Amino acid sequence: MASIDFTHIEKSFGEMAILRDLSLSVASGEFLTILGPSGCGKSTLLRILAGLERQDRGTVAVDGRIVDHLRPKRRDVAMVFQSYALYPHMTVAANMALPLTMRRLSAAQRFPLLGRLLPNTRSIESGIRRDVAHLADALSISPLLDRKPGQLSGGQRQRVALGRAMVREPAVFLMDEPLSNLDAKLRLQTRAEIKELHQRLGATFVYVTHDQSEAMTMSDRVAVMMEGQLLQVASPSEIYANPADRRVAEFVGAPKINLLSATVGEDGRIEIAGTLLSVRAKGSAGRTITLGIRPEAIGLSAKSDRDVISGYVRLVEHMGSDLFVHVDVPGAVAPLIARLAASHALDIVQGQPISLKIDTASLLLFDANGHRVSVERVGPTGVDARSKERA
Ligand SMILES: Nc1ncnc2c1ncn2[C@@H]1O[C@H](COP(=O)(O)OP(=O)(O)OP(=O)(O)O)[C@@H](O)[C@H]1O
Repeated sequence: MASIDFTHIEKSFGEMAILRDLSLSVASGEFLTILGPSGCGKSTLLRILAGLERQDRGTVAVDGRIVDHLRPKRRDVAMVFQSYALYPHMTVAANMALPLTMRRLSAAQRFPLLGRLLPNTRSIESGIRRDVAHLADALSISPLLDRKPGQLSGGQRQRVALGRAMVREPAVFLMDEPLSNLDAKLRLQTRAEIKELHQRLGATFVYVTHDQSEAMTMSDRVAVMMEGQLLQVASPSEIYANPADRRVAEFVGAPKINLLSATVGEDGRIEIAGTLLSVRAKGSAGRTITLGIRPEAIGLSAKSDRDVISGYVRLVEHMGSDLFVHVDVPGAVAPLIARLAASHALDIVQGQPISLKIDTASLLLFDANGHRVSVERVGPTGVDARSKERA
């Protein structure tokens, strides 16, 4: 286990700034995921930590010690790549043994014939074989040890790559989109296995992905990255319920958060599609703001409800346990998506009018720059009930 500190990291490729004054600390034993769209600089940050790329400015420390001058091998980190990076001409056993061979045998001992004649070579080699066999057993890949990577499925290759990283018993595991080449079912299974592995090893994991569901399900904390900067670093539930800004809110959650333009009256009350909601937007009187409503914060309305908006059912997607109901709301640019229980399936008919209740307690408001605006709830008499602000 080891902590990691990136301090004021900057990196450009030619004229293009990839990482901009980025600072991030990962606690010892933590599972931290760097989440962001393709090209935002996630892999570059990981490669800098692994020593495969050199930053222009700033420092990287592992367990409090600056490692910028150390070669990749000396950093006590192991990286699992998206492509697995296995040697195609070597067997699984040889691929897994490679990090140990490089570490435990001297250059002379590694010569195929001469090496065998040198003292200790055979006993070190048998120790390596024992360690590989033990790990292969733990990863359920023992029957594959004599095969070459070309004779394995994607999932099996992924396990071998994991095994090769684990065999060194590093303090830090770096994983760069390790599941992206797997099919959906295997991805779910391997996701759970990686999480279990983290719990079992207690090592520090830094995981890179553009897949928000991977980030949300596996991590202790998620660092949301865009255009070379971190927008928010927090637990998955905090990122989801209390996003720092609109880009984070949009990136996390499936189906995506609904965004609606709304006007704010002189008294701060918000109006959408002709309905005056029971909330005020703090400090935004007279302005236009964007309302963020998660699909599960929309329900079917009862007669006495407040905060009801009406529209027409455009499309119903049956997802098994849930329905994703797309609703055209007058004045909205895109349909509103509501996530409803499948038990409502018979009540909802395409093309028919529908009344929806908005749960204002989980409403998110954003100003024109995408920054959060505080919400004040208004009681039934128009008196402020309680306010919800980003901490
Ligand atoms: N060696 C390089 N030379 C020039 N440009 C590079 C180099 N490596 C990366 N880049 C560029 O830097 C940017 C960030 O790349 P990086 O691989 O870090 O992004 P990423 O967020 O990991 O994306 P992805 O999820 O697609 O892997 C991209 O625009 C990429 O084209």
